[in-house]
Amino acid sequence: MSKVASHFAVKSSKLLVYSKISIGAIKPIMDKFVVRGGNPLLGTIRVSGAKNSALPCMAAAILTEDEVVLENIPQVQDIETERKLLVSMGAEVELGYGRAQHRTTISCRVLSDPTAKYEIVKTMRASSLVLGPLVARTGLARVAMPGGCAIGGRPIDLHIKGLESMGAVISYEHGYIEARAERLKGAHIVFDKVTVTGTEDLLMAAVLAEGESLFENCAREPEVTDLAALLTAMGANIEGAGTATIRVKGVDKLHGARHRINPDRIEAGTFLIAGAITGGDLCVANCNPSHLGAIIGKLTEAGARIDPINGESLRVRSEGTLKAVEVSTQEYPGFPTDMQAQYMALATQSEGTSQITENIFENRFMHVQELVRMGADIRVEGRTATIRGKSQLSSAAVMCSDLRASASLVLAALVADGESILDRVYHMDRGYEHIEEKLRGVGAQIRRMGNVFGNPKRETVAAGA
Ligand SMILES: CC(=O)N[C@H]1[C@@H](OP(=O)(O)OP(=O)(O)OC[C@H]2O[C@@H](n3ccc(=O)[nH]c3=O)[C@H](O)[C@@H]2O)O[C@H](CO)[C@@H](O)[C@@H]1O
Ligand SMILES: C=C(OP(=O)(O)O)C(=O)O
Repeated sequence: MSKVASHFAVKSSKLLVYSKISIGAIKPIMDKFVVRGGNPLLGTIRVSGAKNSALPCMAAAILTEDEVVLENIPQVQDIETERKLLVSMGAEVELGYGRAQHRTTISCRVLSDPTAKYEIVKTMRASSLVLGPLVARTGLARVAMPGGCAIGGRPIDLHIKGLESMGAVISYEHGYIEARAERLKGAHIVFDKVTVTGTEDLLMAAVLAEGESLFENCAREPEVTDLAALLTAMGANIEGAGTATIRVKGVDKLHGARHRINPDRIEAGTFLIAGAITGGDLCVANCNPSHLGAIIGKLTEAGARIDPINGESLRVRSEGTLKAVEVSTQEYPGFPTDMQAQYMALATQSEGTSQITENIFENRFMHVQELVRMGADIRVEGRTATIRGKSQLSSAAVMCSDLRASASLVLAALVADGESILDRVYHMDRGYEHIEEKLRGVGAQIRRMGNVFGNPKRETVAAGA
């Protein structure tokens, strides 16, 4: 029986699908944030696990019949989407939060349907991450073209090209990509562009391929290193993760493992900016300062003071006036595109004229018009935004357009005069765990307001604002 057929044959009555503790993070899509600006943020704020590490690590569980246990999983919507995705393929996924240490236990012993359905993946770019592991483990993957943040074209041609080089036969039908290979073969692949999920996807394909793979021009992001650490714990043979050249010797089988997800460097960076922009004194705890070099560098250049407290916490203060700097997004270890929108909020509060150039995505300035609505002075030409500070921002009703744009608007609202209303915070819920509760814990006036069927009385949290 072919590998594919044998997988479909394993139909088990033990196909129990459950989430013992429900995620609880699924909010009605019309939720809004109400933010009153003016409070400096004071105290300690804790960083959660990185969603962009957790998502590929959850996909890596596809590669083994054994259990994979992941700790420090963030309680965010994308994780719930990934859980649904794995469950829809036949996996058992148990998610636990709180005392369960944000742990998920995944068993992909049975993968009865190696399909990533459009209904599940349409909101999440990371769904393309199941392509490599599915074809490596089952010989077949059917994946709907992924969605994700509307920040420009999000092609996955490099994933596809790489899988083809490894012997997969690719076809397209009704919005789905189908990849087939009895067994993938190791290959020498030079990425035309640095791609984070592309590197992760092909890494997962290569660990079970026959022979050796050599990848050049790889993404060096900490999320790639985190995934490689999990794969290595599962028995993979990988050298060079975190550098531009990764070498993989394929193995026949991987086993289960337990792995702790890295802290989220983008959430940590967002909190550093929150401390600086509000003129606060904030301890950003449970982060990995070594992943934050470019962000700390820019904030320090702008005049914020950032001190390490221990290996896992940073104290941020801004005592004087912040000054304008130039920011240019780059692949890691450069300044992350995922921090560009948040930095722009800070630039509106910096003395002088800042320039921010977006080099990774062609359409990642959707927050600009909303910041302008709040009184910012920003002009965009091509890939560069010129921001004249220091504007007194005024509260307004604004619209979140994507995940990091939402964070930028929250930061701006924290220093605006009066009460701002942020619509479509479901974008934010994709990647920030209980952001309003965390910010309220350090003195921000922010509350979530449910607006299902236009009923403003349905407030989920009333205190503190
Ligand atoms: C789930 C996840 O981890 N998302 C992150 C990941 O997205 P993602 O992995 O999708 O971003 P990539 O690193 O792949 O994209 C980088 C650039 O390469 C281009 N490209 C990419 C793949 C491809 O096959 N062809 C191609 O042309 C993209 O259009 C983009 O211009 O890295 C981005 C860049 O740090 C981050 O903003 C996202 O938060
Ligand atoms: C852009 C992001 O996510 P995604 O790639 O899933 O759209 C992000 O995390 O900032």
